[in-house]
Amino acid sequence: MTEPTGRKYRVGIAGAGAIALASAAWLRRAGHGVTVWSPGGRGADALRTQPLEAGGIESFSVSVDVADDAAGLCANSDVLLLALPVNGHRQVMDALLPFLRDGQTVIVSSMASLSSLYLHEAAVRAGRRITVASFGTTVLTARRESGTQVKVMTRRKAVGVSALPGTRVDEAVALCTDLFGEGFSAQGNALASALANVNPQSHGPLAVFNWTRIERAENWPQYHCMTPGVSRAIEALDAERRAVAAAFGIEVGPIEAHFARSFGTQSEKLADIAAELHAKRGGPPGPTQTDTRYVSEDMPYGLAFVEALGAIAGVPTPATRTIVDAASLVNGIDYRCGNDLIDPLGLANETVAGLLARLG
Ligand SMILES: NC(=O)C1=CN([C@@H]2O[C@H](COP(=O)(O)OP(=O)(O)OC[C@H]3O[C@@H](n4cnc5c(N)ncnc54)[C@H](OP(=O)(O)O)[C@@H]3O)[C@@H](O)[C@H]2O)C=CC1
Ligand SMILES: CC(C)(CO)C(=O)C(=O)O
Repeated sequence: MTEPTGRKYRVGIAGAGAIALASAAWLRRAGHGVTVWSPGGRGADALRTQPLEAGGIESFSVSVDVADDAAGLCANSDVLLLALPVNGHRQVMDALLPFLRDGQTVIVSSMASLSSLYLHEAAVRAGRRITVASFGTTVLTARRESGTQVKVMTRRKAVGVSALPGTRVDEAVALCTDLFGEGFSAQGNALASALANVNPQSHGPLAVFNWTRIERAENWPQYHCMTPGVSRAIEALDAERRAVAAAFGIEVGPIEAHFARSFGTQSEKLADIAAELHAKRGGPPGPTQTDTRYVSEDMPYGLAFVEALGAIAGVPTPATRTIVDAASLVNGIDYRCGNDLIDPLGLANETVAGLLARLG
C-alpha cells in the first residue's frame, strides 16, 4: 500500500459545488494550501470573507483562498483538481490549458467520456508536459448546502486512479495519497476509469423511473426508490457497461462491488443493497429539478458514451439505448446530442486498437 509522505501541496480546485467544497475542506484540514475557482465567477464569492464549514460525517471549518480566474488558479497551485459535472469539463479545460505549467498534475474527479484524454491530447498539441490523473468516482460524496457549507456523506475507502501518460500512474497514486490519505490504487488506463464510473448506470434508471417525483419536486429518498424493478434495469445497464469494457480488454467490477467498496454494504443483490443503504442512511434525497445532473450529465457523458464505445467495439447496448431514449422523450431533449467530447475525441472514426493506443 502507498503511504503518505507528509508532503504539503498548493491545490487549485476548479469548481465550487459539492465535491469542490468537500475536497477543499478535507485538503485544507490536512494542511494543504487550497484555492477555489468558480468557473461561472460567483459560486465561491462568499468564501472570500467567510470560512468554509463542513458537516456530515465530520464537522469543522477552514479558510480557503478564492481565485478570480483560471490564470490565478493555476499560478497559485502545484496541483489542480477538477470537481464539476462533465458538462463543464471541456470549457474549463480549455480555460485552464494556457496557464498549465510543465510538471503540473491535473486530477479529474470524477471523470467520464474520456474528458481527461481530451485535456491530455490538447496539452500535448500545445507542447505542455502535464499529467492528467482520473478517478471514475470521487473520494468524498457530498451535497452543497450553501456558498459556505457542505455536507459530506462518505469518505470512500478505495479509489482507483489512472494517468495520462500511463507511465505516470504510480506518481499519480502517490500524489493522491499525499493529498487525501490511504486507499488509492492504480487503474489500468483512463478508459478503465471512465467505465468504472457507475453513476450513469444507477442514476439513469433512478431518474427515468422516478421522473414524476422529480417534476413534482417531491422528497424521495433515492435508495428507497431504487426498488426491485429499478434495480433490475440498473443491472441490465451494468451488464452492458461491463461487456463494452471487456471488448476493450478492460475488466471492471460489477456495480454491487462498487457499492460494497464505497459504502461498506454487505448484501449481494442490488435491490437488497438499496434497502440496506436506505435503512442505514435514509438518503441522499433524489433530485428534484428536471435539469438534474442525473440526466444532464449522466445521459450524454455516461450512457451515450457507452453507446458510442459499443458502436466502436460491435457490442449491442439495447438497455442503455432504452434509458437514453426514455430520458430524452420525457425531458424533450436529445441527450445523444449533448456530449461535446465525442466529436473532438474523434470517436465516430475510432477503432478498439486505435483508442487503446492513445491511452498508453
Ligand atoms: N456529489 C457527489 O456526492 C458525487 C459527485 N460525483 C461527480 O462529481 C462531479 C462534481 O459533482 P458535484 O460537485 O456534486 O456537482 P455540482 O453540481 O455541485 O457542481 C457545481 C459546480 O460545477 C460547476 N459547473 C456546473 N456545470 C458547469 C458547466 N457547464 N461549466 C462550467 N462549470 C460548471 C459550477 O460552476 P459555478 O461555480 O460557475 O456555478 C459549480 O462550481 C460530477 O461529475 C458528479 O457526477 C460523483 C459521485 C458523488
Ligand atoms: C452520492 C451518490 C452516491 C448518489 O448517487 C453519487 O454518486 C452522486 O451524488 O453522484
